[in-house]
Amino acid sequence: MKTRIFRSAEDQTGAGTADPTHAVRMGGQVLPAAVSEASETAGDADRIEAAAESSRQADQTVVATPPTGPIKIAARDVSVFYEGKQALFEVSLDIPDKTVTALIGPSGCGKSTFLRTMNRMNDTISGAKVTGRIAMDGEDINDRSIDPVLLRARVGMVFQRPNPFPKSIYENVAYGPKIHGLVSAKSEMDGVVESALKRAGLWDEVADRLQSSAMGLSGGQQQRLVIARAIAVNPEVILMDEPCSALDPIATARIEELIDELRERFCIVIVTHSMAQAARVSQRTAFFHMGRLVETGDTEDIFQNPRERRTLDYITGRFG
Ligand SMILES: Nc1ncnc2c1ncn2[C@@H]1O[C@H](COP(=O)(O)OP(=O)(O)OP(=O)(O)O)[C@@H](O)[C@H]1O
Repeated sequence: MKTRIFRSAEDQTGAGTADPTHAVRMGGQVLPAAVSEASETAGDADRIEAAAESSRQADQTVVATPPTGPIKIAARDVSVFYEGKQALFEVSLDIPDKTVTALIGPSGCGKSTFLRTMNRMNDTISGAKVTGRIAMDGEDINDRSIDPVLLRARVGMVFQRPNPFPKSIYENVAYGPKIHGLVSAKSEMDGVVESALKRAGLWDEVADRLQSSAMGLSGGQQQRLVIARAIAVNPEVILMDEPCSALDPIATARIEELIDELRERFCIVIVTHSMAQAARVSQRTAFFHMGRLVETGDTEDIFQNPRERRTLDYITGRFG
């Protein structure tokens, strides 16, 4: 797949420039007004017309703004097939470290499929085949020498529904360090559990009931526990597949705050259906459509000035 990169304002001839008067500010990011009200305005019509030309080049990924800073994961021409049917088409994407990258796009466009390529979770699906190259810190994660179990400790995953083990809060967090042999002494394990729960923002709520069942926690607490469980093995990357979709707005806000704190230490990739959430929590956004990566760039740029018509249509609620 060819990749187009817009590097300067003069290069940005794709979808035209979003009218800033049509923007609203959400959580520090600016969204086009049409994200909240999908009405068509004169400014939108101009942009759509100008964008139509660029969207004809359907097999190209537009890199609206290249990432700055070190790249943690570099995907090149990654395709995924389920029972021979292609679900992902030659996706190439650079994911920077210490950054939240949001994967957005309509249902079935391949977001979760792409997310799973980064810790080889597709290996666990019978009939799934991945081609192309995914490098983490320059190392091919699909190389025969890589143990997928160890890889999944380095690249943790948080799913849509909180999935704590039916064990105590303590055991949930201690499980990973124990099976990976990271900690042997009990006192050391106590410290690891406390630290992971603190970093996940759950310590104050559970410190006095560490031996109680994790199943007794609320949904939002369970999701933070699952995040603590992932953190406890010192991952480098955390993949999150719609981590708030089963949570109420208050629990969602808590997880979003947590994601913002965690990005200081980890590379985070999040799949979300919420445009407002992508705008609030991410610094980079990648828009997928029908198994292809259409456009990627700085989140603010993607939401304010999408170069591709399909991106504009999606973020303004015209489809998906
Ligand atoms: N385990 C599987 N077996 C067969 N086909 C699959 C499997 N998982 C995903 N697919 C197919 O791959 C395509 C991409 O699915 P995927 O779940 O990655 O999309 P998505 O963008 O994450 O969707 P959603 O937003 O609805 O979760 C879809 O056509 C889907 O039916």
